[in-house]
Amino acid sequence: MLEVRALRKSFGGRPVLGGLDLDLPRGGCLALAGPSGCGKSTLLHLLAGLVPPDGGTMRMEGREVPSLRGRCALMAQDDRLLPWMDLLDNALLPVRMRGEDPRRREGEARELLDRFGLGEFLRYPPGSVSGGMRQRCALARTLLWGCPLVLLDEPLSALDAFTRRTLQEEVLRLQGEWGRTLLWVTHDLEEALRVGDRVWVLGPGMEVRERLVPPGPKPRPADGELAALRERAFRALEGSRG
Ligand SMILES: Nc1ncnc2c1ncn2[C@@H]1O[C@H](COP(=O)(O)OP(=O)(O)OP(=O)(O)O)[C@@H](O)[C@H]1O
Repeated sequence: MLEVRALRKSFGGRPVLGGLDLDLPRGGCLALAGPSGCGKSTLLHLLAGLVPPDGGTMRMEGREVPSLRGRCALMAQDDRLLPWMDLLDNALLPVRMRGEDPRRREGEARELLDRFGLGEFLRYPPGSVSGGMRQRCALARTLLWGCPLVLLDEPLSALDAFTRRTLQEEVLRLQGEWGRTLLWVTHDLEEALRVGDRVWVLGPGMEVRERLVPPGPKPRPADGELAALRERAFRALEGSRG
C-alpha cells in the first residue's frame, strides 16, 4: 500500500529524520515505539502532508505522491475538537468537510462513539468532558474519514489503564471489520507489543533499532509471553534518551 524511501527532515539544521525507509502492506498495524522527541510525530506530519520533507519519496498503491494528504486520516496528539460543537457533531466533522449530509452517517457515528464508551455523552461539548473522553471522540472522528490508511499519534495516551486496554481491543476489532491499515505511534512498549503486527523500536533520528514481530493473535496478553520481547525492546532503547 505505502512505500517510503529515504525520507529526510531537519529543523533549523538539526536532522530529525535521517533517511527513513518504510513499507506498509495493506491491512495490519505497524506500531512505532520510541522515546520522546525522536521524531515520531514529525514522521506522521510528513506523511500526512502537514510538513514538507527535505527529501525522499512516497508511493501509495504504486504511484508516487508528494504526500498522503487526502489519502490518509491522521489523529494528531492534540485532539483539535471544536469547542462550540458537541461530541457527535465533532465526530461527524469529516463527513461535513467532504460535503456529505451528516445525517446519513449519524447512525455510524453514534455507534462508534458508543463503542468508545461515549454513548451517554453525545450532546456534551468537549469542554465539559475529560481529556480521555475528548481523545476517544477524536479517535472516532479520525475513523469516520473513511480512509483506508490511518495514522495514529499516541491515540490512547490520555486514558487510564483499563479504558486504554478496552480501546486497544475496540480499535483492533474495527480495523478487522473495516479493513483499515494502521500506523500506530506510541510511547508505550506494552501497547506497541499488544497492537502491532510489526513493532519498530526507534532511537534518535528515527533510527530503527529493533524490528519485532510479536507472536499470537491480537490484542495480545500484556504479561508473560511478551516479556522477552519487551526486554529486547527496552535494551534497544537504552541510552537513546537525551
Ligand atoms: N515545527 C518544528 N520546528 C522546529 N523543531 C521541531 C518542529 N517540529 C518538531 N521539531 C523537533 O523535532 C524533534 C522531534 O519532534 P517530534 O514531535 O516529532 O518527536 P516525537 O517522537 O513525536 O516526540 P513525542 O513522543 O514527545 O511526541 C524534536 O526535537 C522537536 O523539537
